[in-house]
Amino acid sequence: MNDDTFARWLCAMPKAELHLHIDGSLQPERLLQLARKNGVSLPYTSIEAVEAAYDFADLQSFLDLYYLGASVLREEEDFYHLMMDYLLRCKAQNIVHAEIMVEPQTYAAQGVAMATIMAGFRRAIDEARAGWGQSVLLILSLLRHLPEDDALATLAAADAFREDFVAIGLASSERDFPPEGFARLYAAAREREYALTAHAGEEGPAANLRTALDLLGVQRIDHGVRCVDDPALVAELARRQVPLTVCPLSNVRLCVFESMAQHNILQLLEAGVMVTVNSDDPAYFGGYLNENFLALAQHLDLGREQAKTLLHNSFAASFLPAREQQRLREQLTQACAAH
Ligand SMILES: Nc1ncnc2[nH]cnc12
Ligand SMILES: [Zn+2]
Repeated sequence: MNDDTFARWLCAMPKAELHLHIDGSLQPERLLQLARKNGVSLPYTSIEAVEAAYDFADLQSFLDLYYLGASVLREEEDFYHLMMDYLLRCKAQNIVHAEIMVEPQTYAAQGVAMATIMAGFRRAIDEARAGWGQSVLLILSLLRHLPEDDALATLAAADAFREDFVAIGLASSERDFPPEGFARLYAAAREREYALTAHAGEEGPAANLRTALDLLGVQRIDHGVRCVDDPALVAELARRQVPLTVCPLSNVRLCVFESMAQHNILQLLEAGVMVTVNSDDPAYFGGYLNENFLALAQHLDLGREQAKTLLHNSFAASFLPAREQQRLREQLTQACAAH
């Protein structure tokens, strides 16, 4: 199938995105506009300079710029625009359901209250729901480079917004902050009946997936691609149908794989693991969800049947209630039949 035919088919498919940091969707134009508005000084003054800076050697070199970027957001309307910009991308790419990570600890550092963030996000989400039926769930993502007590305090502060969040997650630097440091956090989240996910096996070892599953009790794993270093673990992930939210462009831009041709997502799919495709931080990694699929088609020869399985997986792996999942999966089945 040629690239254009695949691209047109992909656009027509309803999709779900399960791994998206909202701060990672801050486009350079918006970054510079908010920096000017809020009087935040940045080391760049043009879009070209921002884009030139997005050349990463590893996860940490990216995170340094990602937190710098987030420092331009200060007021309710800033958060509204950040969320609305992404939701408009969802509409354009036919992403009918999105599970979006929100990281209040990033903003607490610059004195922004959770109420300010959530008011802006809620307004954008309500408009997108009413406007075009956008489905959204939010994940409270906690930062592993900060002390576990800080994450616990954020979890407690989120009690006032319990209805807004379906799950908790764990993000940021994996190398020096393994999952075993967050057992109390996950126990507290389980008590509050959150669904549970965590980044594991992105840069860190396969052992981090095991710890996330066995000690933290996660139902889903973000990234997880290093699981291939432990074949017994791959077999267990397949047997238990534990979803992995894989982010191909992110993995290449952060040098987890040398090139897209070396990415292991189709190897995992072949092994029966419930892998899904996601964009992680699309403004930093050169593409949203469709571009991630297109990169797989171009470099790994991803075909329609494999793409259909990946699309079905994303609905099945979502934190939506079963009835809603079923409704969206039927939409996908109908779209597949029609195209
Ligand atoms: N790829 C990634 N890994 C860990 N933390 C992140 N925060 C934003 N993107 C991330
Ligand atoms: Zn991520």
